Amino acid sequence: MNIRIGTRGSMLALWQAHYVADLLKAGGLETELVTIETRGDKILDVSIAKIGSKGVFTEEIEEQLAQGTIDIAVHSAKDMQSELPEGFSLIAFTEREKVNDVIISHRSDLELDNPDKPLVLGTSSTRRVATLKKYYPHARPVSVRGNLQTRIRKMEEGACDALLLAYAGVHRMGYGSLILRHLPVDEFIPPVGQGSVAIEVHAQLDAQKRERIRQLVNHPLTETRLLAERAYLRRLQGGCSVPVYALAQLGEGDTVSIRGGVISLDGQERIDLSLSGPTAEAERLGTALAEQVLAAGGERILKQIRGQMAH
Ligand SMILES: NCc1[nH]cc(CCC(=O)O)c1CC(=O)O
Repeated sequence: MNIRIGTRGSMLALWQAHYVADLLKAGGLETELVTIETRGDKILDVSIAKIGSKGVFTEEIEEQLAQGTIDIAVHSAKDMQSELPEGFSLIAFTEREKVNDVIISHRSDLELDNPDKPLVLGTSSTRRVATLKKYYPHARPVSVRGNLQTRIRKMEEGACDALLLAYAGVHRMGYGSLILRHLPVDEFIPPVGQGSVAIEVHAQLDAQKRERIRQLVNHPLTETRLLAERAYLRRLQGGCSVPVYALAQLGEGDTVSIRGGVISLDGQERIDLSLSGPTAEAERLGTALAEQVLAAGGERILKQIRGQMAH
């Protein structure tokens, strides 16, 4: 069985595609990588929030899935919209890496906590900007876009003193030695799906292939967590550009707990709630948590954010 794997061309995307290819090869399948450029890769001078996050990194890849020129697509799970277009689904999630965000810099002597020292932090995520305003009010966020290597180059050229990034990508690209601080997940709750790699297919994929791929790639414990988080995101209709977040963790005896919320763009208002229950009800828990966040003021905050982002 030969599996054609579609992927974006960035180093991180290729790392992920090779990682999945290795899992498939270990199960006796043959693989072939097909690199695809997306709109999000081409447009680098505009923030993702402005391009409109919907499908910017996925559309061209989904066309090839639908045409059958590739069998599967490999994505960072956190970059996947909560609702995929008709006919597409995620059939597997790889074992999750550590989920936290980190601050990295090429300057190991950088002071992060001195309110009298200017600190310019590069990030282009609205969630990270909002969270910074709450926990690092002395830091000035600036938008730095591009793939990881590009962002690091821009930092070295002086665009910022440090970068705020997901640990997973930093580690996978071999930049672990630049990490100055691991941010605690109770302050910087990661976005839904951070640290896992997702496999997307189209309904036309042969059922036997689909099942074989799922068996070899899916990590059921990660899947439970992501199903809960993605159900939360779906109910809040959050794309990656709205600062909503959730993190599910497994507990004792087949239970899962999910903590999530929403933070206002200025970081001043934050709704943060948790729920737990049986793993078999992971999705229902995610949806229920979203309902509670909305009712506790999240609805008002989200409305305000959508109004602010429209300008
Ligand atoms: N939004 C881009 C993106 N997609 C996945 C990762 C990191 C790896 C992961 O979370 O799986 C990153 C970089 C970042 O946010 O720092």
